[in-house]
Amino acid sequence: MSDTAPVITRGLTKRFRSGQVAVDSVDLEVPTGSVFGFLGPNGSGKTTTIRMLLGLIAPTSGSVELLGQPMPKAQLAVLPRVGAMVEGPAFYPFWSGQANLMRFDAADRTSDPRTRKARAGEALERVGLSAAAGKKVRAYSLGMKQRLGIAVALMQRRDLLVLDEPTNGLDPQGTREVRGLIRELAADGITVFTSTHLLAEVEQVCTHAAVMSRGKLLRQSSMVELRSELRPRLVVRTPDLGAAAETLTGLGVTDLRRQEETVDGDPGELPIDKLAAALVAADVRIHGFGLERPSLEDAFVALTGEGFDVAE
Ligand SMILES: Nc1ncnc2c1ncn2[C@@H]1O[C@H](COP(=O)(O)OP(=O)(O)OP(=O)(O)O)[C@@H](O)[C@H]1O
Repeated sequence: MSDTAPVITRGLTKRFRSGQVAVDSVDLEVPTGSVFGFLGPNGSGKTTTIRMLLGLIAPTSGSVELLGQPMPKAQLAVLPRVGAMVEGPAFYPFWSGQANLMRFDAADRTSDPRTRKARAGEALERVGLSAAAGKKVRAYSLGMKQRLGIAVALMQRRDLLVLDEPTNGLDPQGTREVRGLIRELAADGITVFTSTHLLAEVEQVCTHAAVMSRGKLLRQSSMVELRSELRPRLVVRTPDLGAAAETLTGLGVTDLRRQEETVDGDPGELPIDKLAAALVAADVRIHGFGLERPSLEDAFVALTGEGFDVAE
């Protein structure tokens, strides 16, 4: 596998005829082997970006490279190596999962009919649907249908998988199944680019994340880097807000915030026991004292100014 990032966009922009700029100068770089979470609230431009990645709609300006080749120019060479699930595929409800897979594969000009059945078997195995292969899709749960959609994307050997909100509408069990599957595919060496409006999803499955808000890319980095930036804050619960704030400022605590019954700030490298001792010496009544690490949600809300749906 080459070192070129499997997805690169430069200044990617989509302005719809209505004049709305749904995607605004987005520069993405998705590392090889990552599970890349494309996170943003509804309407932030994720689907429009994904459609441009896959050549389903043309950008107004900017460029896309998939697997090192320009899109849409090289799409005939590139797309067979890219599995995608953008809108859940429309299955025939009265056909089995396996028959549906074979039908999709038959519509793919690059696929080999001689190996179709074997490949369908492997794809079903991979998404954990072997036992349900002969069942009518009508009898599948939503999670099973979603996994069958991923099986469609896996009918050929892929280097990149692009999934648009793969757990949308699933119950907790279906959500777990799909997230587990994404982890397994990544462990097999496939780079996975997946959009979501769920922070929990990014926390649970992604190695990297990019945050979209109102068409703009606010941030992209590895999860390790994002987490390391979440510096713990000192939180003191006290009725003596003024005295506490003054004492802490005097000792070098920065970015102090006073709330109803708490004062909190960034203690930097200051030893925490010294801070406690100084508050006691200043006769500050302490009802609570400790370090609190902000959650990833706090960090993203601070970035976007918007809340995220943190449901599991
Ligand atoms: N074909 C279109 N014509 C005009 N506006 C569009 C079109 N498609 C999307 N939009 C607008 O562009 C913005 C971004 O939409 P997009 O679907 O890319 O967001 P999203 O982040 O994928 O959200 P969702 O999760 O709800 O799909 C939205 O305001 C949407 O109304």
